Amino acid sequence: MQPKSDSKIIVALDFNDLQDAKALVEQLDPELCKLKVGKEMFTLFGPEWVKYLVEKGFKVFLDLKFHDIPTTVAKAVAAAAELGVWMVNVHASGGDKMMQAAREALQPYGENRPLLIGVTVLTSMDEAQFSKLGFQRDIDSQVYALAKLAHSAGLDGVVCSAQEATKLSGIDDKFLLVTPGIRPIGADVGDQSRVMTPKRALEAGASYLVIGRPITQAANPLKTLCDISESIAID
Ligand SMILES: O=C(O)c1cc(=O)[nH]c(=O)n1[C@@H]1O[C@H](COP(=O)(O)O)[C@@H](O)[C@H]1O
Repeated sequence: MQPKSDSKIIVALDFNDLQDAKALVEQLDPELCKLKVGKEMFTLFGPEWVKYLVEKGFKVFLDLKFHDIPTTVAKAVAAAAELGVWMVNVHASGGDKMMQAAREALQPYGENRPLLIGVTVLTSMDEAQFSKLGFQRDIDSQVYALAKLAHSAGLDGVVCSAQEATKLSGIDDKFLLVTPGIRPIGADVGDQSRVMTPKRALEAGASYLVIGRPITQAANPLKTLCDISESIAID
């Protein structure tokens, strides 16, 4: 089943209980949102969980942030493609050879290949934490440099915070900006640092909004998702 619309919201399914996750998924529809499976659920429930969501017709972002030698990452993204996922990511800081190897590994999948996205600087990172890593640049410049590297390696886009989206929009119209750290007004920021509201993120140039806890921990997740969708709908 092919999803009928191109929702910009990717719901991050970060659950440790499969029944809780399934209960939420049962309320959702591929027209309303895409779904992200990350390290917690993949480690607990494996590829079967991913296939379950793909078979339900959802576009699935497999967020395992691969970061390894080129051969290993290339094989890992090909394994993701075999699962039928829509999007997969690698750390851009793995370097251009690693990203090129990943891109080449997806070539045989043609038009059905997953979108390949490079993670720049995690949205939980602020300048105080970043300064301890020993880079010469500030976060903004590091995100831009990694995005340029990902673009020239042939990736489809990057994960960045919406705070960097305006600057990155200039790289290439078609280069996707996938932005976590999205918080509706009044929502708990939690461990995120570089945050923005859904509407402002899209105005800044974000292509997709990754939203987890503000939806999954809400008293009524479906209503919260619909409210956010409405808040970003074009007038
Ligand atoms: O690659 C990601 O999806 C990601 C990158 C990043 O820099 N920051 C980030 O928060 N994420 C993921 O996006 C989701 C955000 O979830 P919430 O903070 O609950 O909205 C989590 O599943 C994170 O693993």
